[in-house]
Amino acid sequence: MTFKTIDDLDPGQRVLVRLDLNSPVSDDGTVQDNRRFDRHAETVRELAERGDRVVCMAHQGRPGDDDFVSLRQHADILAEHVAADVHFVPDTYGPEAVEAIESLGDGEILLLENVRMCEDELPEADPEAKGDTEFVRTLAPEFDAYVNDAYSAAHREHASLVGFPLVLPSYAGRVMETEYEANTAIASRTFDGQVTMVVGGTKATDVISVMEALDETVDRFLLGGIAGELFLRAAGYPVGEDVEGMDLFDDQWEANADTIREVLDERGDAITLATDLAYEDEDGERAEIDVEEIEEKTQGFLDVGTETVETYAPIIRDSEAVFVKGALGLFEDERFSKGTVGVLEAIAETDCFSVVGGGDTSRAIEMYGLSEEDFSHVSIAGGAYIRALTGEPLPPWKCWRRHIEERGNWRAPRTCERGDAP
Ligand SMILES: Nc1ncnc2c1ncn2[C@@H]1O[C@H](COP(=O)(O)OP(=O)(O)OP(=O)(O)O)[C@@H](O)[C@H]1O
Ligand SMILES: O=C(O)[C@H](O)COP(=O)(O)O
Repeated sequence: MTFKTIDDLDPGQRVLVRLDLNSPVSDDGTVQDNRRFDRHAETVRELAERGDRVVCMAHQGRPGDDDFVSLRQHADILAEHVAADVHFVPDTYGPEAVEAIESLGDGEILLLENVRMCEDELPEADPEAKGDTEFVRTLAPEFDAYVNDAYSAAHREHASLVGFPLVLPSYAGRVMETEYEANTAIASRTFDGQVTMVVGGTKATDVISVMEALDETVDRFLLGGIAGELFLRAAGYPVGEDVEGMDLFDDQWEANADTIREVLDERGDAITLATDLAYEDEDGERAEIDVEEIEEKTQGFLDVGTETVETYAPIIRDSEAVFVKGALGLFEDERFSKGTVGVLEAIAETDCFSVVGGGDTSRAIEMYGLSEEDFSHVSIAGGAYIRALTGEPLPPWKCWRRHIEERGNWRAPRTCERGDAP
């Protein structure tokens, strides 16, 4: 799939840019800075420096949730990353917003209010319906072009994501371009050597769907986290179930047991399971146990063990490409970071093509002082990353495909800089 990028957009235009600035919000309502600001700043800065009038829209939280707040603070954080003023207007497409848009000068940046505060943004609907909302019909005439940089929100069919591409010439921003290219590499390119996928985290249903979809493409799956324990359960070990106060395993087992058994049956030779697990002992220290020695699960297992890491590391070293989805343990607690960090370190030490995805998992890179430079790509996406891995097109891409068919003149995205480019 190819699409137009901002390289194809003539400078000096009125540009509407969709970013994903959805961020953690602390209990006192403070919006936390995070990598999304830094990544999107590249697109915003580039457009502003070319003299475009840059109007950004984004969302924060979901209506009814505590983190559903205004984007006023986001404007200040974005300004720091862009190293330029970012004006803010507490309105999305009403008269105040339109006036702010119309008074913007060349090279200036404006952030509109949280798009999810407009009724037209949600719920999901097809592009025609979303393109016909008052939100889109009011804003579109104010612009010459629409840039979608919100890769990590692009699995949603919301007005700001699928409504505008139908009515404005549309382009991918820098984040969209690099995320698309790296995350679809598993399905779109051929690697000469072994392709390995590290599968962990808490959302077993998601990762199992990835394993099923990549059945043909991945040579070796290395398992950990909740999914790993569920696979151990399917293999006959007395783990992968909830103990008192836990709510991670039983429901997911019920929903996925048949699929896990099937995957294990059909691809067992390609799946490596943990041989030891870590838990918290009576003194609050990390302790490890060989899975063969577990007679009954009496406490939570919070990481894979040392022997498992020692098994996984050489497999990673022998790989041509490694894709990560989900952490191997509760890495936020340093005692249980060994599996996740051990695997990430092994990837960082190789020259293989590597993609680390998942909003939570990729945070481990920053937490434990690893360098993003040592990976081909560290995704800022969760759900959209899964969709890309499973090969399912994201809704905005379907709109772009229509543009390609209807308008032609589309070009391939830039290539990744590290590892062999797709
Ligand atoms: N054994 C375990 N017990 C408890 N938590 C675990 C365990 N193993 C992994 N985790 C947790 O899994 C989380 C990451 O998995 P998650 O399924 O959220 O995946 P992600 O792909 O990083 O994020 P997302 O899909 O939400 O963007 C981490 O926060 C980690 O603490
Ligand atoms: O943070 C995210 O994963 C994206 O912004 C999507 O948010 P949503 O799950 O609330 O649609």
